[in-house]
Amino acid sequence: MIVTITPRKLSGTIAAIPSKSHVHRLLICAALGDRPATLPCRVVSQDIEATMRCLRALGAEIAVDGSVIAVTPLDRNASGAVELDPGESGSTYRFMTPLAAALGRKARFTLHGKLPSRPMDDLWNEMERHGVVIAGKGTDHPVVEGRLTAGRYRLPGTVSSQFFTGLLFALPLLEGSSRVLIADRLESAGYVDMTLAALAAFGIVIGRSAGRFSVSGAQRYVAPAGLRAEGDWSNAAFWLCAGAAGAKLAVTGLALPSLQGDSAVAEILRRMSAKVSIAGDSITVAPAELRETCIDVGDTPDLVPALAVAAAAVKGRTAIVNVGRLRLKESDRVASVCGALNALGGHAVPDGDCILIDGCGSLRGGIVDACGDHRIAMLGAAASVLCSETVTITGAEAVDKSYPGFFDDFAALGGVVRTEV
Ligand SMILES: O=C(O)C1=C[C@@H](OP(=O)(O)O)[C@@H](O)[C@H](O)C1
Ligand SMILES: C=C(OP(=O)(O)O)C(=O)O
Repeated sequence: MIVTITPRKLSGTIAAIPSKSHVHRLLICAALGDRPATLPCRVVSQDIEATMRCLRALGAEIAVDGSVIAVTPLDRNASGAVELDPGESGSTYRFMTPLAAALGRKARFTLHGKLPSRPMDDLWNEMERHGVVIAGKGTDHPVVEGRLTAGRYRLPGTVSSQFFTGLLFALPLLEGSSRVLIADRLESAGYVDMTLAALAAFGIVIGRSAGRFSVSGAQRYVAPAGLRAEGDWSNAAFWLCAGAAGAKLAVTGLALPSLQGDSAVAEILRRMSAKVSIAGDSITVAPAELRETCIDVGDTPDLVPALAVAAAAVKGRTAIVNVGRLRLKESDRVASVCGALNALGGHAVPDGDCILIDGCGSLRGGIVDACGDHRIAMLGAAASVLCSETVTITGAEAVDKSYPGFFDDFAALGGVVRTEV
């Protein structure tokens, strides 16, 4: 799909969609729970579909009725091989790999997009030391076989926090106690905290001390009454950064404090001197003369495409540091963020573990290749608030991975969008 945007001043209010990361976690816990549960979820993205598809394959019954997802838990004693298709969702893939093995199910995966090349080795290696055999590594169809055993796991914390989350869902199901050690330091740590919060809501106790998690075995997932996912800060960040760059925009339904590390965007925009006001669960960002800053995104990698838009609005240099792991996402986001901004007339360059953006307060316009990446397509649209000429986004359907109604919301804010299929 090709989307062409004629630049307009945006204004208005958007209701945040449910947090993809939080919904993944609540669905997984609910599928492992002791009784049926329901989760309000008014937007079902491709990644959430992927998690539901995998949980169904493992035996959960999941029905979407309007804006509510009803989950009847899977049978932990079921046996037999399963086919799991996580689509392009790294989270789903890295959560289901240890989970299927903890359930003792042989799982044949079908991977799409860039997923076959996203890192798995550290997780696989540890699983292979704990009762599991993995075939088809490096192909679109890895196969995981054998029952995972409890014990001592040790993983780097600087590749993907999703390895830790996947193990933390799986290990409480096993007989025996486990420890998960962080070999170095944990980046994207807020995502693991969100996992611990979801597990705690289901009565699962995980010990945490510096550098390790302790998990006692054979725990029960006890479904609480009234599941609720937070509004999604990672996607709201595009509206908030477009607000800082040249539109006054508000997003409602965003909790603060939040389980999501990406809620840091509010503070980052404040540091950049944007006018940020928060009232209840609503946040409004209005443009101002933005200031040069240095932003460490080691814990919030998904914010970078949105922050790049705000950085282009700064008259001066923004240094985004600790970007190494952005290369491991749906696209190489160091390259694709720089490529998208530069295609619009901006000045962004990778510099070691940084992206340096030299903004001048406006952009020209041009053609942005989404590179198969939802957050790059959204970057292109949000950046149009700074452009004098049209912005064309190729591969714009990528937004469906996390935010299927993105261009409808963009139009609701006054954006002028033409779509060609
Ligand atoms: O656990 C999660 O829900 C996520 C963790 C992060 O990945 P990494 O831990 O690989 O940085 C983030 O980029 C991804 O979009 C969602
Ligand atoms: C990287 C992302 O997701 P995942 O790792 O689940 O594919 C994302 O949503 O930006």
